Amino acid sequence: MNAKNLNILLWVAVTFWLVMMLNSLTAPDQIEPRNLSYSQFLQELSDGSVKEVTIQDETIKGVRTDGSRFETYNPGDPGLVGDLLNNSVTIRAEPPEKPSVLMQIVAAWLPFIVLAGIWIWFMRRNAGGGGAGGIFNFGKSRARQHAEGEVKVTLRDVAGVEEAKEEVAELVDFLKSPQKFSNLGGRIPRGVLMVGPPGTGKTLLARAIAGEAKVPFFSISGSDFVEMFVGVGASRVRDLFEQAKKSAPCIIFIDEIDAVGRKRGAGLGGGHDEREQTLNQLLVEMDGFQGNEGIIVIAATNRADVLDPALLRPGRFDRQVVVGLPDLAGRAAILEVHMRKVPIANDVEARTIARGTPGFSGADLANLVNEAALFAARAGHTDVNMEMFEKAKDKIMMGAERRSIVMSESEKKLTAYHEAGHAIVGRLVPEHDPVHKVSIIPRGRALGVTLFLPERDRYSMSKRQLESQISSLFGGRLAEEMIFGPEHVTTGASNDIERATDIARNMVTRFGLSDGMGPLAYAEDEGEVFLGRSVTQQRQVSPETAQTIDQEIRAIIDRNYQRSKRLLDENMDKLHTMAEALLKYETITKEQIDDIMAGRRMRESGDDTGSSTPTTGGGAGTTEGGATPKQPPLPASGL
Ligand SMILES: Nc1ncnc2c1ncn2[C@@H]1O[C@H](COP(=O)(O)OP(=O)(O)OP(=O)(O)O)[C@@H](O)[C@H]1O
Ligand SMILES: [Zn+2]
Repeated sequence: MNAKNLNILLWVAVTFWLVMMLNSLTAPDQIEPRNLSYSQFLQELSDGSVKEVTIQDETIKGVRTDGSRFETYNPGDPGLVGDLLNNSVTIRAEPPEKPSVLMQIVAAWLPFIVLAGIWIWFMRRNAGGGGAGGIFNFGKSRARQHAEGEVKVTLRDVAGVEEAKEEVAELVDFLKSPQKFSNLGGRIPRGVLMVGPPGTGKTLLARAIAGEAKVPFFSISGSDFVEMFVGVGASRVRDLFEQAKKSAPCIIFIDEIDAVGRKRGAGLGGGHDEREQTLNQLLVEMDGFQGNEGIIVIAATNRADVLDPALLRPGRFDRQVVVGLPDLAGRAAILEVHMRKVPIANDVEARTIARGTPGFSGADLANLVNEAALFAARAGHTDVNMEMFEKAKDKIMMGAERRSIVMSESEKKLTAYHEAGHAIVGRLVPEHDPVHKVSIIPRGRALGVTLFLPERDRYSMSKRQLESQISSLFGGRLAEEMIFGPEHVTTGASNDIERATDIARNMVTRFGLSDGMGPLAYAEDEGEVFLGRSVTQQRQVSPETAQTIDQEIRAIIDRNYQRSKRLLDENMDKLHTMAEALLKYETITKEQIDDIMAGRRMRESGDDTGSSTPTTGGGAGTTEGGATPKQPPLPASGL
């Protein structure tokens, strides 16, 4: 029997076993909920409605006189047995269930373990001892090792992060022949910290280095270290390095290093001993090997600022590679990488899509291609065209359509005016991102969406832009109020108002963008609040200052509210036209909005429902002027 057959056999067995396990899990007697509190139980007991109970460990199960079953928690009440006897309840006591559960599990696992044993034995023989020994090594490092040659990813698969790629090219040279590298006088790298937002390809890049250098890749996540029992984290670190040393040259990759590597003493009164031990062990190991052994430790984090400084000292993670969000060209390159894997129609241009997706990470773009392919498959197409990409983009940016939600006519009308209000104000205030699409098809938790997209990638915002955002956020609620009267305003705008307030608050307290408060920061970026840390960092302000801050925020809100109101007043005709168009087509595009704003007859939508091909309106360039932060600065939705 060869390894392939054995593999198939193994999978059949595993599937069979899984089905059995699932069966036993869903068997009715297994999922009896703790449906009764202990006090309710006592009540029923004194009412005389309990017939029989089985006490086992921490659970009391029983049958009522009417035959129904219940279960409750056994708090170890010493008076219980007396009460039961007094009410002439049949009592059964059973030994704790634990051993038998264990036996059940062992029995369920047995065929699996036997097969896995055979399989591993086979693999070991084939691989000449290397082997994937994970299963029996409970307690050993859980690093998933990708054996040499197995990492298929190369630097070609990583796109859009050219600077990071250049920086790691040297690591590849080193791993290919550590000895030669050091003889030539190269500075031997040891620890590299990859810093960047989620999904930008840090893991991918680390794997690509291993793939290029054809060396083994050990990966583990910081959160794997911290779980479980005292001492396990530290011993995992030890095992991991031991394993790695045997396979050098190689790469150890630690994802989410912040889970173990936070500043020591940041925990609650030493409650994080386990984590600190793990961190200490990591530091010890990193100091313990000579650079020329050919091990490179790569760690990834979203936040380098929370890491313990000891980790960043020379000889440890003393190199940082920033893996940032891709720019326009980067996004196009990443899209091209992923488009290689699916049949793409001729009308698709990576660059156009890239222009419409600012703020997207590599992972988002990979997801976009995937979603587009799924749309194409569902529609029975043989290749993925631009329309599919457009739909996928809408889904990712605005949430999946929820056509199951049925809005009443009046709700629809309200939503239409609300979204039109956002769109019109957004169009008329200075330096606001262009309106890309307005829709009253419910998506995610919103009944309607107005999507604004920046024309270029944006790295900072001016005071004027922020104020314009606040104005357009108020547009929705104001439109509702002006058309339907103050007493018909809905709660739907609460999110808009929160966001407007947040922007105003940040302008005053963080960005130093208010007239009265001046360029001072009055609040610290809280980031991820870590018990004990955020408290010490909170900046205190005096009550008078707090009051001035509030006044300042109020002033910003007020003037933008007024501006929003004035703009809607002056453009009442357009508000009506746009709301009517929305009621008719459900989704209108940038080009159609252009028509309305110019007072022209609006061009027809691509199809009569106006929704299944929402962006092909009037044959204009589909994503013209598009640009789409994943979390659009203003999907001014709500309602
Ligand atoms: N620069 C890129 N080039 C090509 N594909 C990318 C890129 N960045 C991300 N991807 C795609 O997204 C997937 C997830 O990225 P990856 O896990 O490497 O991100 P990460 O930065 O490690 O994220 P996290 O911080 O969430 O762990 C990759 O497998 C790949 O398909
Ligand atoms: Zn809104």
